[in-house]
Amino acid sequence: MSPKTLYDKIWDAHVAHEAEDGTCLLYIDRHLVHEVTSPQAFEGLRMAGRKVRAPEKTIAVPDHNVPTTAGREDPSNMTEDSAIQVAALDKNAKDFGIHYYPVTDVRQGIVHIVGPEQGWTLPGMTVVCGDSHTATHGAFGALAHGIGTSEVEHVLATQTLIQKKSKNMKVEITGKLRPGVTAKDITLSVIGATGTAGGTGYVIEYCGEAIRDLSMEGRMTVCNMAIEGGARAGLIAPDEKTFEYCKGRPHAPKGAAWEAAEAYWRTLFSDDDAHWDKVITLKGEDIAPVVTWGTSPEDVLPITAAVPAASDFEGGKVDAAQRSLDYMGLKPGTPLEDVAIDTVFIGSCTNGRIEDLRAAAAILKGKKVAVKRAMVVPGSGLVRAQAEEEGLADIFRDAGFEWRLAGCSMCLAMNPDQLQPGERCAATSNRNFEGRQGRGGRTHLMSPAMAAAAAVTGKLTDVREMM
Ligand SMILES: CC(C)[C@H](C(=O)O)[C@@H](O)C(=O)O
Ligand code: SF4
Repeated sequence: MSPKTLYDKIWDAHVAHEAEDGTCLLYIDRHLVHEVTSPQAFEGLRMAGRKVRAPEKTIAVPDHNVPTTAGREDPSNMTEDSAIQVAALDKNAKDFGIHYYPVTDVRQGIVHIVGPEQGWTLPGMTVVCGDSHTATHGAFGALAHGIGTSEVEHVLATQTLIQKKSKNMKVEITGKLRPGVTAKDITLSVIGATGTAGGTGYVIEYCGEAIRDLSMEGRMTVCNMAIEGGARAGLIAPDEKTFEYCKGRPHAPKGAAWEAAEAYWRTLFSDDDAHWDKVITLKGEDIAPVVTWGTSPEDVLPITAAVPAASDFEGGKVDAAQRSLDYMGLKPGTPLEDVAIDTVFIGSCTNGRIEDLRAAAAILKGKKVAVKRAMVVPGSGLVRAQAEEEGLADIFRDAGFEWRLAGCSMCLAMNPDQLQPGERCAATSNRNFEGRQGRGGRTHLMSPAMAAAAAVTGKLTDVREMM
């Protein structure tokens, strides 16, 4: 048998049909659904008189539009469009008999946090969702990627997806990370090195000692941003940590079924002599705590650097950099640590898990925020409950943070949590383009610990000075 990558193995195990031009019909193991990209898909089924093919493999949760404050089950607390989308999901979930976590359910949260938490996401699976950050689930050694609304309808109706295979890319992070450096710094640094188009046409497998050393939460953070690096999906081979995380989750297999599954999962790794179309290697010890300065996730620099000048770049990037600097209101040569922050947002499917909240709380303990507003939005109701149990919620509240209900929140401007024009935010989310967090809002992406440090000093801060 010819050697295979992990991606090759999962792909081959799911091809139901291959056409002559290489177009394949892939079987889909899990279909995650949220309120924004599903209404027309369900409407399409209704009009065609079709059912959901595999309701037991279809899981829905409202997350993007929902407010994160008390009383959010009242539709009058949402814009009309949002209320319509959430109500449609409520109805579609009921009519089509799929698994559903409404806002009133403690298990509700961001779809990419709920899936793994409930044991829906497991190694070796194909996982799709009408959402680009489906890449998150790749942390389990699942082939997971976003799909468009017409594909959502196709998967609902057939439990299959038409796909062409991507190329194989290996991103290896060797050695150990230095103190204060996290999964978020890895994933941003990779994008800084490859650019936002570096992964175009590829599925990335992240490997190396620094990746192995990450928790499942950290691995999800890394894979989450594969899409910002242009890749179709990001993957990490499953190992003991993966099995440990999955075991006992509500929808994970039990007993003999678990044994059989685990035996299969142990075959899910890239063979030594597998073929890679592209390889990138970063040394773990070279990665610093980073922040973004511009309006693309590739505009990333170590916190010890200064704001660049447009003339530091080449080709088309010169104009783009100038535009970024103007939008962000930054002067070249300013040390990043001198950039004052108005707002801090800790949350999102990149960094809204329990480990992220622990990392932020460790910096905030006994301190007060020096920014106009600061909010923590747990990625799910269960993360929220656990953080309360561990005393993290008290640390956040005592420091002056708002302690919110689960949802996408200020990651994107689709709900009441938005930046004002010119407002500058230290955010743990994954996108920083113009208007992402609200019209005219300015986003600096960073890790939860770095965001907490910025909250305390009121400016971008090297978290290593506070450790
Ligand atoms: C609304 C949704 C389609 C979108 C996505 O696909 O990523 C959102 O989750 C985002 O992060 O921008
Ligand atoms: S948290 Fe942000 S990135 Fe993640 S699914 Fe929601 S909007 Fe998209």
